[in-house]
Amino acid sequence: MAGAAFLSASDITVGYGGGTVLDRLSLKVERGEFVALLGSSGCGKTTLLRTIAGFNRPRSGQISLAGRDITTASPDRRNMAMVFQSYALWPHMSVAQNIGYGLKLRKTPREAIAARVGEIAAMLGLTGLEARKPGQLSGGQRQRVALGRALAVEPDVLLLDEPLSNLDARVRLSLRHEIRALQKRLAITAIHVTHDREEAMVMADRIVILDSGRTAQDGTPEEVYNRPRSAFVAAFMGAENVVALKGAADGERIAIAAGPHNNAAAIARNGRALTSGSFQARFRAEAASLSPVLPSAAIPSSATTGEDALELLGTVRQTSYPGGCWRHVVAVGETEVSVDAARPVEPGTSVILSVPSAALFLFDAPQDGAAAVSHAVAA
Ligand SMILES: Nc1ncnc2c1ncn2[C@@H]1O[C@H](COP(=O)(O)OP(=O)(O)OP(=O)(O)O)[C@@H](O)[C@H]1O
Repeated sequence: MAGAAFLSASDITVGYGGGTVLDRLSLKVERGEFVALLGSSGCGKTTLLRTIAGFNRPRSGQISLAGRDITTASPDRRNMAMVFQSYALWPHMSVAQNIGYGLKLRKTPREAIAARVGEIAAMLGLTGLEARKPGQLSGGQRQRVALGRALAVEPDVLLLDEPLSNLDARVRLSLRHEIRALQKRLAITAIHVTHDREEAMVMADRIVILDSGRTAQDGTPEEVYNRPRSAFVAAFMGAENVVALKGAADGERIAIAAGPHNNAAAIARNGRALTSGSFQARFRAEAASLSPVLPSAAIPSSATTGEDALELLGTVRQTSYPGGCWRHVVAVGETEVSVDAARPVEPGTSVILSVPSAALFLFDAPQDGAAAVSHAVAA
């Protein structure tokens, strides 16, 4: 299998009973790569991880590891280790016994287990806690033990199923960085399931976004954040403001027609795939700049054509301070959008929102309205 990825799932279909959860999904992971599976609840992340681990059998498709077909291999013949959200430690065993558990199952000599457990405990900052039971540890310490148990067997692939979700915010942030540093130092191949966008962004080399059992996008954190391929991915990556626009894609330019609440604009196409004349524009709260309309100033009209920026006319409805900047809820026609600004603007003020082309995501309008996308993401 020359040229094949270290771990490869090809066209796998997986379901429970009569239902299908993963629909001809493919995933490739290179040796030493850290891949995050990101998606909303129920989209099939854990099912994919469990199928790779061998706990679920695909109905069709193939899984291979280092050139070996493991589609039907039992979990213990895959040399993978899994870390769960719930730690899944043996409560009656000590930290040392938990960490050494996999090695004991493999009939590793007792002295070798002790040496490896000592090494792992030191690596994970657990030295001195070896004799404690899991019930005598904090959540963060328990998850370190679970990680230690997984690493002790030197797995070919480390599978992480939302390992940080049960931890408090501070511990979660520090463990994120520790796991990533350890993964890089030991060149571990890892797949990390999460529904936390920022966690995926800071930990992974590559993010695979799943939507209803299919891959919505597969790319580096920068790619999926800055060049979302669909409205679903844009919304999932935080571009939750939605505005409907009319226009035409013409060669390298996109001509946006003036509307009741926007001026005409000429936007560089930059690879945006648009076919229809009705667009859905998406942008993040921090992407737009907000300026009050002075009574004497002209409002955007079809007479002005914005170059590489979209201008929207709206009215501030709410102003709040979540920290760092001021957040405004702005009504643009029937739609409300969120916009951040360094200074507060009073509710009731008419404003112009300017969204630069680079921060404006444009897609063909969905047949059943923009709301369908927002609901899919919020679910
Ligand atoms: N053992 C099972 N039997 C039947 N249906 C299941 C089983 N496990 C999962 N499902 C269903 O399969 C779908 C995908 O579940 P899965 O746990 O893979 O999603 P997920 O993306 O990991 O979700 P979450 O982020 O909430 O953990 C869901 O609709 C779920 O109800």
